[in-house]
Amino acid sequence: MAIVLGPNQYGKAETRLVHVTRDGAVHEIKDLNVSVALGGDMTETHLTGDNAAVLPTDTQKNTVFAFAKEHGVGEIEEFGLRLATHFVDSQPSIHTARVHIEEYTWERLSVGGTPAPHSFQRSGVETRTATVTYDGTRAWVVSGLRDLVVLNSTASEFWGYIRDSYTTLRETTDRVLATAVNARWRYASTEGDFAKSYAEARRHLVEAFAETHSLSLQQTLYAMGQRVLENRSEIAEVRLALPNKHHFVVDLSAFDLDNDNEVFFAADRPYGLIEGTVLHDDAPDAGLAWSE
Ligand SMILES: O=c1[nH]c(=O)c2[nH]c(=O)[nH]c2[nH]1
Repeated sequence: MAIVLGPNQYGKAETRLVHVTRDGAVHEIKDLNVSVALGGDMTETHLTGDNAAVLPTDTQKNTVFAFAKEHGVGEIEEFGLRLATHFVDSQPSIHTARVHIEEYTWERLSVGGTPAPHSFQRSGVETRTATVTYDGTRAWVVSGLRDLVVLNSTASEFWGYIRDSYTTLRETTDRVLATAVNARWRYASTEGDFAKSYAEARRHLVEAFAETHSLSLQQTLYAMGQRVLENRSEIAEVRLALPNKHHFVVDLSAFDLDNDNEVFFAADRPYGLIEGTVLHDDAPDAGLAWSE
């Protein structure tokens, strides 16, 4: 029986890059967290410690900063594509590159109603994400968002589920439905207006959440993915992970008070986690798009 090296990858994780565009007095800011994972001929470094095939993770980090200076950042999908193709195309020992980027949003401050030229506030909304994978021949782009917290204070029911000897949950035709949307979507191609696609996908996700009279979070998940696919032909597949942020009606009967869905205990954990994929049945092959 032999022991062999299985799948492996390596790279610099979570390089925090802030890029300021200083064209004149009005500045723009991009705040990114960039993670690189490379794969290739890495048997020797693992088995003998011969590092001839290894592009140091320190170099990868330097490349992220240097590319931001040399080419600017632009949309995170474009920055990811530039980096991923560079690592594979410049190093014979590197065969695949995956660049995962998170973007934190800053809003321009306003002073007396006038946009401030160089002052910003971190906005506490969702994080935009992009993952680019390149294998020397093909590239795949997955975009997304995470931690977009949304809540419907009605128009949500949950009943008709399995009841066994451990079931205590009461059926409801009116509950609070809240979740932190974690969505990723795969593009059919690597060309496109990624800023517009992001804004539109986000809008359709939110609108579907708000407009769906929900009989389960699963149903809402499907409606959200379906809405994106119906409206954005450049997107082939949507993957969603929706934590059910439970809001429990507090029993106030001990105080002689009724509670008609007005006072809730917002539970932190445990939470239901609803995950699903919605895709066109003739979607192009996903290839390495979702590889971790
Ligand atoms: O929308 C829901 N889906 C479930 O599967 C589930 N399970 C549960 O306890 N509450 C809920 N709500």
